[in-house]
Amino acid sequence: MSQKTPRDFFKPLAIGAPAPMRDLPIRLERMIHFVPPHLDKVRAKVPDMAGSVDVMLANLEDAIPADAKDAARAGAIEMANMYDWQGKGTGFWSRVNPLNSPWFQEDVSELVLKAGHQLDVIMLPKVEGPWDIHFADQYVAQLEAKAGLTRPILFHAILETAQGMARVEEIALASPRMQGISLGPADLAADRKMKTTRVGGGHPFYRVIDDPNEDGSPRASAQQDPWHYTIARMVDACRMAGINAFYGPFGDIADLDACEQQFRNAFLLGCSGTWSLHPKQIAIAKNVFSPDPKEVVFARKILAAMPDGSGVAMIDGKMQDDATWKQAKVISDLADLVAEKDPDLAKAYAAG
Ligand SMILES: CC(C)(COP(=O)(O)OP(=O)(O)OC[C@H]1O[C@@H](n2cnc3c(N)ncnc32)[C@H](O)[C@@H]1OP(=O)(O)O)[C@@H](O)C(=O)NCCC(=O)NCCSC(=O)C[C@](C)(O)C(=O)O
Ligand SMILES: [Mg+2]
Repeated sequence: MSQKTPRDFFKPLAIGAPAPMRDLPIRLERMIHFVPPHLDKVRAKVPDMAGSVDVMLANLEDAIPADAKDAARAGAIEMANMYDWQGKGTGFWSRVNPLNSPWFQEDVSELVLKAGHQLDVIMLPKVEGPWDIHFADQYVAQLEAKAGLTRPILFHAILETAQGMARVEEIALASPRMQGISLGPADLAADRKMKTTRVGGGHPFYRVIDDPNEDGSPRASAQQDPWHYTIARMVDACRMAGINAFYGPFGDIADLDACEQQFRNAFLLGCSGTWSLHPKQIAIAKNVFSPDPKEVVFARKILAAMPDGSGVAMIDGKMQDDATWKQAKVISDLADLVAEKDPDLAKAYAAG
């Protein structure tokens, strides 16, 4: 048997480290906003932007040049102290460099020792299997003990390789530190040998075509979503483990419509949020990952019609039962969480 015993699973991995969480904190995480922390100009915007995002992330990995890794790490620690993240309810995360890089060890030790009180989640890139999570888990526990932290730091894994995809269930279940998983479509595409140079989104050549028309007229065709399988599988792995799934990056910053559509598909399939790489993507994520007011009003009608969640009811011509009650509860609970943060949406959800 290679699994830990149920009792040991929830024991701290180092003497003096905080006990792992049994349940994830319930937080609104519609967008994880990526900041390049080595750029003084962008870092200076952090305090003003902090209240407008659900999660702010200091990125230390890809997109940060090799000669700016130390500056980015120092900038991340500065960001940790630029805002009262814990007090004001915006998540503060950092994406560190991969485990096999020359920067991982220092990224994690500096963050935990110097910014651990503010840091909610460490995002681990290119996770291949549970062994990566186990290594980081033990290392962070040692550092948490040294820093005297009382609240454990959580982990978020990015799926960026075929192996990571094939082992997504094992990764999701690897540790009580696991908070969620995001898709990493650029690295994943390269590793799978997909033939695309895009970061997420569709591709004009990936389509289905109608059968031939008898009159020989042109056949209609439509683009399909090359990420559908990957996202659906990631959602199942995450929800099995009681953690959250996230879309990831959409790299065509200028194509706001395609960005919105990709985000919406991920939201409908079960994702809790996405990444925003540019300020323009924050509003899109906020809109898409907050439930539609009409859906919320309908969901609440279902809950009101079946107060104990059982039986059958007809609402607006549609059959409702125990299962639709659960669907309605997902939407209503999310609306409650959004309403705490957004007074306009709170009003829209209360209408009707
Ligand atoms: C794309 C870039 C270069 C365009 O940056 P730009 O300066 O050319 O854009 P802009 O439209 O001119 O910017 C307008 C204003 O917004 C600011 N701004 C712009 N971006 C941000 C931001 N993020 N946060 C806060 N402010 C931002 C920018 O500084 C400027 O301010 P100004 O009007 O005062 O001059 C820039 O947006 C950026 O660096 N974004 C983050 C990129 C990033 O983190 N990439 C890595 C994540 S994706 C990934 O890693 C893949 C994955 C998972 O690994 C895998 O699929 O494998
Ligand atoms: Mg990547």
